[in-house]
Amino acid sequence: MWLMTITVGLVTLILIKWLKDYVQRWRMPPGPFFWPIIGNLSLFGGKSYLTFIDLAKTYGDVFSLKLGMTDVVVLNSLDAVKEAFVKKGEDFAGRPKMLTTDISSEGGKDIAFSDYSPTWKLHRKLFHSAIRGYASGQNLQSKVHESLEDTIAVFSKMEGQAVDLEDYIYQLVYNVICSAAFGIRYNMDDEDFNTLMKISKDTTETFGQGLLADVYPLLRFLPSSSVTANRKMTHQLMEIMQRHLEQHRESFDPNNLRDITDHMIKAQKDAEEEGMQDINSLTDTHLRQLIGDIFLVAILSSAGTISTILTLRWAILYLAVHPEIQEKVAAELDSVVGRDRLPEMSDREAMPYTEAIFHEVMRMASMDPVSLPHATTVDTTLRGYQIPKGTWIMPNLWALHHDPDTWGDPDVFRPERFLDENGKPIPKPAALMPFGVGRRACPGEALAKADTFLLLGGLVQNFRFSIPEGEGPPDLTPDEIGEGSISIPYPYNVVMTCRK
Ligand code: HEM
Repeated sequence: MWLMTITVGLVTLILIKWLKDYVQRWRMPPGPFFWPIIGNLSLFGGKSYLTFIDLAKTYGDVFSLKLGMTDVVVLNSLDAVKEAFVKKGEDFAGRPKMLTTDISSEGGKDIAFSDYSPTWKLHRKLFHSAIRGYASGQNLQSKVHESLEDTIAVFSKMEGQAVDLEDYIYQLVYNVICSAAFGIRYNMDDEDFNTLMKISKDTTETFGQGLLADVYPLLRFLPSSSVTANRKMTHQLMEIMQRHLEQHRESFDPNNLRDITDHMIKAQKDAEEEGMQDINSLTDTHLRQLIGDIFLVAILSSAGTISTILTLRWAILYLAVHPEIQEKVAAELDSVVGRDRLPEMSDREAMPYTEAIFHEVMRMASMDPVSLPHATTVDTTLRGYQIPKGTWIMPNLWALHHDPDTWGDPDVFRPERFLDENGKPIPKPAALMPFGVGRRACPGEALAKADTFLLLGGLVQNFRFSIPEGEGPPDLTPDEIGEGSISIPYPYNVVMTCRK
């Protein structure tokens, strides 16, 4: 009898909550019918950014969904994203609270997953100034060149063979980022490098869609192998960050800031000396989390190192599939840089075609198709609809980047769309926003652009990449393993021919 009473009670509670949500939905952006408990869960599976484009045809460019019992509003057009993230920036600058990111950020102590708050502002400012301080010097370029020279030597030995470059690109980018962060470079058999690479691959593949407990918080109390795996990866990553932080402290010299970690330590010391009121927001856990943000940024989606790796992997694939476009990049490199030195940052302005390639790769491949989820910080409105505090907001960057009204032929790889008839760059279209927009926009944009320019430029200057003979044209759609949150190319082989 008591079992029956509990069941009836539970069902009644669920139905009341569902009815309450339905009444609330009348004032929110429209959306499809949602079920009690599961909501519209199935619409978030697979390549959800494509499902969202279809839904927008019925419900308009701003629509509501239920991820389990959580309200989600999807922004499917440039106007909607600008209205939310720029015009009403502060209202839409929060981050959802999720178990996945709570674990990886050791309780919201990083930038990417802490909520909009004075502490987040302080961390972001510090992160920006550390990256700027580092990237503005000669350091960045010389470190990229050192790593590139190693990779060019390795690639030369593989000339003529069909190879999957994935692990080599991981190594190249990790070496560039690790030189920037800690001043070190790795060999392929280095234990830390292999741990970092494994964590990156596992997190993008295993946690592409987050955990069920992100959607149903009560499940966090049940044992789960994914939660255990997440904790283990976070522990491994943070152990590496902490070790470097401690080594840097021992040899720290404020007059010789060697890398980003030194810049962070300096900012922490400055804050202590200035008698910063809330020094508890700059503990070592915060510092190692900020450094960790450079590497993964997220277990849920991934910016940071992974996006840089993916940009290079997609760029090489597109250039191999379009040899005529690749030759134009090589010709521009020949005329601006020549063959006797590697590309430098000062060459960038004189290379509009290469710059256009990056725009087109980021548009076509859209590495972070739905960006990182935002959350509303207050009860607010959008397009006259009410959006309660805590609603998740998903900008569909893929939709912006593939909108036929903006781009005309969005499925064609055509870098010329970013150039005028004289080959000069046109102002960047507002609809291209691979780094997001507004208060939460990617603080690593300048570093990522500098790295990818130097790396891809150096590789194309030295090698011609082609699809191996006898292998059919590769699939240029993103691999299913990235689900809806990250755009990963299917594994592919290329043949490299030395240009020099
Ligand atoms: C091609 C490379 C990259 C792409 C496409 C990319 C893209 C993005 C995107 C779409 C976001 C989310 C913006 C939003 O929430 O509205 C983001 C956030 C972030 N990215 Fe990047 N990113 C890249 C490289 C980097 C690098 C190299 C770093 C570090 C040095 C970095 C650090 C971050 C951080 C810390 C955030 C969180 C910002 C916040 O929550 O305030 N990213 N990135």
